[in-house]
Amino acid sequence: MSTTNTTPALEVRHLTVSYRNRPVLGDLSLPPLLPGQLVALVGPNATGKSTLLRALARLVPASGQARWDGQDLLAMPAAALARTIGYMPQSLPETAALNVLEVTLTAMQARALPAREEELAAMAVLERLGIDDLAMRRLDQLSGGQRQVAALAQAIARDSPILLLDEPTSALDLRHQWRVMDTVRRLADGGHLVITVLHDLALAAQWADHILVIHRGRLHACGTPQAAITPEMLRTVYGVEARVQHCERGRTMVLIDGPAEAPPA
Ligand SMILES: Nc1ncnc2c1ncn2[C@@H]1O[C@H](COP(=O)(O)OP(=O)(O)OP(=O)(O)O)[C@@H](O)[C@H]1O
Repeated sequence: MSTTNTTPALEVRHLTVSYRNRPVLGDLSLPPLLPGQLVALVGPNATGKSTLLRALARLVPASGQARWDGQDLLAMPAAALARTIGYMPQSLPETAALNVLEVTLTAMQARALPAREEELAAMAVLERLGIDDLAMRRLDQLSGGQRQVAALAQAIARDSPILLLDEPTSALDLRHQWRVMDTVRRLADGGHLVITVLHDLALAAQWADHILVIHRGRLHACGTPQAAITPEMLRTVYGVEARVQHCERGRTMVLIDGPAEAPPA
């Protein structure tokens, strides 16, 4: 059953992705994800988080269903997909000879704005992320963290209703982490659906309203940070004994005591 016509939702059902006949996502179904949500995708290494984003962005073939507002993401024309999804990979290639403004403008082509308006909008995105001073710098002259923010600028520039971000803060210092998470939180509050892979559970709990825990290519748990981040989940999924303290203002502390006796289930 689809959700109402007035509220678009991302509906993922029975999504399956295999690499060389080896299933990585097996029959994955998610709760409906809505505009306005900042969803954190968490789970151990190699569990299929990036593959899920890549499947939704149609960078790897997938079977099953992925629908947005009733439309089939797995089959819609490429131009419509480019207007619907902004995807940020873990990093932009180091070797690209383009500068930051040029890669941002490239991403905006799907919006078909007049040239002058396009450049102003691209500069506004760079300012929002605090990298307008890097506009004319080539990607291969940037640090890893600067390249990561440039990748985020590229994804945001599309102004698409769905944003898929693959570890947007992994190369960033604390101040830049805050700026990036504040920016994506505001985008969600403005009506975008933001789905972001995060390894830092404290960051996920602080900023996301919904957590999806992926384990071995399946959804292990989902819900609010309080509901999803529990000692039981950390033992089963991550194979660690840990204490979880949910404090005020959405802060969560995860204190790892050591490896669990049994490896992850
Ligand atoms: N192009 C590919 N060809 C073959 N196997 C792949 C490919 N990309 C990923 N894999 C494998 O698929 C599995 C899931 O990878 P994926 O990158 O989705 O995990 P992840 O949860 O994002 O991991 P991490 O947290 O380490 O980034 C891994 O075992 C990985 O080796």
